[in-house]
Amino acid sequence: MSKKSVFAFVQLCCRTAALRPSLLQPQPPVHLAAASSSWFPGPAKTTTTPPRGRGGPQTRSIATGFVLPLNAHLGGGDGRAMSAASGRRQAAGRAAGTTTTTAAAVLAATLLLSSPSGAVAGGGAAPFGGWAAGRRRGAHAATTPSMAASAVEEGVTAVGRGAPGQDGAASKPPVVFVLGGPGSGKGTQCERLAKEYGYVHLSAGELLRQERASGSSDGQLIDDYIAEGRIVPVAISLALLRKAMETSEPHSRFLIDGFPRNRDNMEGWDEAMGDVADIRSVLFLYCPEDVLEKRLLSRGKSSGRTDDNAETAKRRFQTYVEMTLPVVEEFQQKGIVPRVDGNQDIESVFRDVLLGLKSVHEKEVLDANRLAVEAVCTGDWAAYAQLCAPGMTEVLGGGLAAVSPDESASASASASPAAISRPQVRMLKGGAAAVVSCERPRGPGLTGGDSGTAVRETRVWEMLDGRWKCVQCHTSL
Ligand SMILES: Nc1ncnc2c1ncn2[C@@H]1O[C@H](COP(=O)(O)OP(=O)(O)OP(=O)(O)O)[C@@H](O)[C@H]1O
Ligand SMILES: Nc1ccn([C@@H]2O[C@H](COP(=O)(O)O)[C@@H](O)[C@H]2O)c(=O)n1
Repeated sequence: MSKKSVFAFVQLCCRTAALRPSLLQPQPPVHLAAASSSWFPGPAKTTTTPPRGRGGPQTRSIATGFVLPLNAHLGGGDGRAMSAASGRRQAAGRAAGTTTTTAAAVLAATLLLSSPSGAVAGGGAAPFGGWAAGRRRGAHAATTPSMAASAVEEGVTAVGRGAPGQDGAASKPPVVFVLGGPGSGKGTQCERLAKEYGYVHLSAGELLRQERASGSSDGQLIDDYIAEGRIVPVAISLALLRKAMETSEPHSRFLIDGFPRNRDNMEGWDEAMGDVADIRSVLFLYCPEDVLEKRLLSRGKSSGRTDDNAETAKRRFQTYVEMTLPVVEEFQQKGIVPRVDGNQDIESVFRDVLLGLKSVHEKEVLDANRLAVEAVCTGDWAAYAQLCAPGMTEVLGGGLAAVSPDESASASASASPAAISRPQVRMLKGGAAAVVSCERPRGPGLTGGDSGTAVRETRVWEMLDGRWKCVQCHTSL
């Protein structure tokens, strides 16, 4: 690609790099130990910061990796940052490489309970779609000028599902259990969470119904248990769940609906999955029995489910009270049960569900932020690109200039581990966006100051297509 067309592409990126206005509304004060004024500048501040040519605020289009003067309405950090006008940014081109993910190994369901740990430790293939395989960062670090150039050429944008895990540990699939009475709205809420927050929704009941319909040798047994409103032995339900998890897309986060339903379920999970999956939360929907019954009977008019009738509904409710509630109580003692009133309209329940999952989502954003900082500090632009939204903008405090991708290659070579300190997270937009502020090492991408000093960085994250993506970054030099 010629220099001219690269420049044209860069200009286009700058024009299209738009901030979402809703994210720029003034926020209530946030308690930061330092630099609280630059935490999240309101619109007035962002519109009055003048561009200062090479020394002023700049933006690096994630689509190109080149640093550009920012003439738009974006703010540029605090006074201290703006005075560091002699610094220089070693902006890097990005690599066009995509994440290679190991195909999920499908383990024989019959081995499930007899050899739970061997399934993960056992060897080459990574179960759970790559979670146990770790992050394979090394694969991204080799940024070369030609890779960067082809990234520009192809207009590589952040990828969605299949991107590296946005989880710091990245070795265990994150799981949220969803429990509640029959008809409390578990399936309804999970579907929405799956759609808007990228979870993989696995309904234990639905997997059992599918198994029954498949002509499996367990079909008759499953049918009997469901018709009687009883809980199927865990060896069957867990084998189905595990298989579904193992064959899900790489780095999936799971909502497991209707499990564990009793002590047998819980013990089976602990034995087979205790060391394998990471239970992040147990979402509990409560609802009075008469409401549940009405919902089940109404659903029964069209669902075709053999248990959507008054008699089975009563038995299911009894099973729920006797078997499931003690399980919920046990999780509650561990402090991981957000309780949500399921007897509200669907929208209000969803709002409360998101509130209930706030700490789960905060952790996800912090993990994604840590990965982004690591990528920047090691010059791993391919990994960084996967964490950023298309058109994402970066605003640097000042004194920076673009460098050629050749310099980025040497920046990558001198990669060093990055540590962030004093991270602060604030969820916005009902939980679909967040702002994270932290201090980080300058890293190889920023020069011109004392290399031992930290910079303060504020990133805006949004949940886009089920992944946390960075939409803007402000760095105070
Ligand atoms: N908040 C709500 N208000 C009114 N109706 C609802 C609400 N949530 C779900 N429903 C309806 O109630 C019925 C049961 O909902 P859903 O299937 O989501 O419950 P569930 O907890 O998954 O049930 P089950 O455990 O029996 O599978 C459905 O017909 C659904 O449309
Ligand atoms: N862990 C589970 C989950 C469900 N079942 C059986 O399936 C029925 C329907 O379940 P829903 O979650 O779709 O309501 C349930 O009543 C049980 O008979 C199970 O055995 N174990």
